[in-house]
Amino acid sequence: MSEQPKTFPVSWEQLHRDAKALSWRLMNEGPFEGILAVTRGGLVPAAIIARELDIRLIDTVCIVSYSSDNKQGELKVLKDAPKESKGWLIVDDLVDTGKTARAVREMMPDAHFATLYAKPAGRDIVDSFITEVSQDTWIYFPWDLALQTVPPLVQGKYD
Ligand SMILES: O=P(O)(O)OC[C@H]1O[C@H](OP(=O)(O)OP(=O)(O)O)[C@H](O)[C@@H]1O
Ligand code: HPA
Ligand SMILES: [Mg+2]
Repeated sequence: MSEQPKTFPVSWEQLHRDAKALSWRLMNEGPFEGILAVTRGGLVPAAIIARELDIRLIDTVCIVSYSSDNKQGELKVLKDAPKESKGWLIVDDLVDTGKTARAVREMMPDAHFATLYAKPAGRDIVDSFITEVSQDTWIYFPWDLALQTVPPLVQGKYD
């Protein structure tokens, strides 16, 4: 096998299932005053969780950490979180190095932090997550994917 970086592609169905599983878990942690979605990745999970937990108050913290070529850069906060954090639920799609989650935690110290996916370096910074993947796995979210053909596994192997 060639040395491929590990990937974990997530379909819309899987994302919906995982966001519902997280909602089930969060039912034991609430009730929550509102949801703070960490844009942009937290927006879709936040919408699904808000529907399941019947939460209508949604705010955002707008942070850029990774460029479009998946490289981590300086953390830029474009919009701050609200001042009050007690009883709030923070939602992001994943925690990787934990840099984003640490910055948001500082803004919202009393909130419950939930992500769908977690990597080992960031796992302990969040309170709830559904699935852990290894640190060297890149997670592909459905909004970054498109259906396309792929060659058979064996193609080129015996040439
Ligand atoms: O734990 P970390 O190493 O900080 O990485 C996790 C963060 O990185 C991604 O956001 P990104 O900055 O790529 O922006 P996006 O949500 O707009 O895609 C992801 O959505 C998390 O917010
Ligand atoms: O594994 C990842 N997938 C998508 N976005 C990310 N941002 C940090 N890590 C990841
Ligand atoms: Mg993000």
